[in-house]
Amino acid sequence: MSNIQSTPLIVSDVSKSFVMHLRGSVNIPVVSRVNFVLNAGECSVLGGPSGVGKSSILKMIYGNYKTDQGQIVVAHRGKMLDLVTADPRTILAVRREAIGYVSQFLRARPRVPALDVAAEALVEQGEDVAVSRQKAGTMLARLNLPEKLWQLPPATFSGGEQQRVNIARGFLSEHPILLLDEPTASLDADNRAIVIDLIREKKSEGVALLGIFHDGDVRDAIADKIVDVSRFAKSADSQREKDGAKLYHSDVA
Ligand SMILES: Nc1ncnc2c1ncn2[C@@H]1O[C@H](COP(=O)(O)OP(=O)(O)OP(=O)(O)O)[C@@H](O)[C@H]1O
Repeated sequence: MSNIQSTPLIVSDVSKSFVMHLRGSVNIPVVSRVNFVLNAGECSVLGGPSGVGKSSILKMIYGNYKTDQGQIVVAHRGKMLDLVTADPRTILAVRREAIGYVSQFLRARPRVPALDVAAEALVEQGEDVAVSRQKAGTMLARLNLPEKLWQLPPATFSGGEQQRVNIARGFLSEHPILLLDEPTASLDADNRAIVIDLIREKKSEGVALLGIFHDGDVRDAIADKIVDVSRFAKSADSQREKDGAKLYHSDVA
């Protein structure tokens, strides 16, 4: 396996502050000089106390948050590409082909049925619509979403039902990198176990995963490495909590 395939994402010296424009442009530093890599076939977990910057790192990698400094280098179309300096069109191509993202909350769109929401990312990757819908149905059934809901838009679904549509969507599409922002937060134990299986299947297919999991059992079941974000934290609260974060180790392989 070439380096590009075995290490599809490199986060190098990444820093981020928020500027609060409505509060006299006060600058709030969050993380500084974040360094880690993702390896194919492994699940890395961002660890550290609340507010330390875990979601911000995930959002910088997905291009939702601007990165102030450093490089986020991703394998894309046979080359390594820096997402920090990439133009918006390239970022959209990377999202379609290289980096998948299961967010905590589903962004439901009016009138689009759950089955199509789940199938959509696969269709965008070039899969036939009928085949994508059929795979979406299989995945929604596996996640115990009642069939009577499949043709309804998920806007009125419960939190756990919406999360399962989101999970189906994210796990169906075939990205070499998959970001997971608390995908099990609203799920019961049975569905959590299914998501653990899905993550293990992605690992065995060689996907590089990066996730945030507050549930310790899920984390223990799937984590190959823990990236302790408190090492990079800049906020005053995080600094105070740093010493209390002994729970997190840099490696749990
Ligand atoms: N859009 C934003 N604007 C301003 N500040 C933000 C924004 N997003 C995050 N922050 C701040 O950045 C810091 C890190 O937040 P982040 O959500 O990344 O932490 P986290 O480790 O994921 O926390 P949690 O475990 O509670 O979800 C927090 O102090 C938060 O208030």
